[in-house]
Amino acid sequence: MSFFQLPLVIIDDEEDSLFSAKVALRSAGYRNITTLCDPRQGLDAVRQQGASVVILDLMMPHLSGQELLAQLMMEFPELTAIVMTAVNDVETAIECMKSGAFDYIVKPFDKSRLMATVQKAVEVSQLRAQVSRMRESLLESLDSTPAAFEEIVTQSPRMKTLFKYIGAVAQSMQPVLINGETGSGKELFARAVHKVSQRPGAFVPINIAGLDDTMFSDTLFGHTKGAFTGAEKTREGLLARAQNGTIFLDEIGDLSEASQVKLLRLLQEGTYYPLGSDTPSTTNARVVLATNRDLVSAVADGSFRKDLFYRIRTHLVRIPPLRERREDIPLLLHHFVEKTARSYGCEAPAISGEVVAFLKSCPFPGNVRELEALVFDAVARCHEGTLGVTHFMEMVRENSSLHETHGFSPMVTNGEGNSLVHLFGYFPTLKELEAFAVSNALDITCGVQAKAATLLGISKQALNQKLKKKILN
Ligand SMILES: Nc1ncnc2c1ncn2[C@@H]1O[C@H](COP(=O)(O)OP(=O)(O)OP(=O)(O)O)[C@@H](O)[C@H]1O
Repeated sequence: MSFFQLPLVIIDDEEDSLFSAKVALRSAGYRNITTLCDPRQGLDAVRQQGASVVILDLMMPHLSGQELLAQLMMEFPELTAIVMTAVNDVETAIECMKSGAFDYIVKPFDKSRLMATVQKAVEVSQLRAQVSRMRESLLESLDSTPAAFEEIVTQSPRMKTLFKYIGAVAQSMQPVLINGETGSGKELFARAVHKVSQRPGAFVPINIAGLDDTMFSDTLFGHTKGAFTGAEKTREGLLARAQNGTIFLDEIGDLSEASQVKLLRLLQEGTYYPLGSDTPSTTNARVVLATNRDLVSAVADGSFRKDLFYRIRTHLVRIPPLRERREDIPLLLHHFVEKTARSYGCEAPAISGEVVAFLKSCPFPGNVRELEALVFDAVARCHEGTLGVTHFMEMVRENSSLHETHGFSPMVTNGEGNSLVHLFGYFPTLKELEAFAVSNALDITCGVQAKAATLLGISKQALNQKLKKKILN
């Protein structure tokens, strides 16, 4: 788009002022100008015009310019906004600049000053657009290097966006924090970060859950001879092994207070002290960390240091739980069936149609790891050449009692609230529950009563009787 075609939006409740600004800009060559008297239409106009430069007054009825500015900057952080107002007050000007305004012009405006500011604003906005296009195309091109992610089976757009993000941050030396529920694939992602970074050294994983400060220091930093009873010789820690590579600290949310201080020094200065040594060692290992805990709450309750949190969250990868990307279940199912068959040295069984629907209805609090274990067990039970829902039932029931639900329920839960009130919006009667279970089982099994009866744990005759009694009405 040419310089003068860039859409400009001017918002001012005084018609005279609007008119003179528009005339001045048109005479300077700008062609694509929208004027608005009502600030409430400002946000929509910017959305519709795709404007990247906005000129706005401050004192307006219904919605002040400062409020509108805040809304605009929230939705369009790359927007260049020029405040043009009769309020000639330094405090207000500072407030506007703090809210993201590009410049502040006092009315009645000087024409050449307005032109100079708008020209600069247009240039800046074009530069910002260029940077954003370059970032997009960089992320697009990273799509063509999927080898590092081949172990992560997925077709979820949210996961694919994470791949791109990792592609963009992998080369930096800043730490990467991976957050996700247990079994969601944090270690797989950590390995992918290492692969994409192309660091020549090793990927060294450590699970730090349950390590007290001494064990943490000894494992990570090593010790000198005689550092403690039994330390008969000097031993390098895992950090030394990760030189030129990546150290992966899993379960970081469980780190003791003393170890948090040491980790912070390591991240800030790249130095550490092996146990028993007064001489600092240095490392160039890239640090990747993971946790299934909510670190924001951990900071709030004082169990995790705020300074460490800010240091490690520079690059944050949040893996969605499996229940939020159910489209991955068919792919993962096939992947694990093949993998299991290979490990048993047998041919992979066919998968009957209802298995996917059935698995998609499971909540999977243990995420992909739980699905993997389920498939391993089901394939071992399958001797007929076709894997069906019945092969999964035993383990699903076991898992259900493990997850402290009341028996297996093939209903979709969201993990935050699987109470009946949450599901129904009120507490259902037993009859309603029964009707729900029967109808859900029939949905999952595409109306095949024999399979639905198995799911429900009753005989086909019993199901038939229930259907005859029209409990579903
Ligand atoms: N998208 C996926 N594709 C294939 N396998 C996966 C995927 N996600 C997880 N897995 C498998 O699930 C299991 C658990 O994954 P991983 O250890 O990476 O999870 P985690 O989030 O680190 O678990 P934890 O919180 O218990 O440390 C592993 O066997 C892993 O290979």
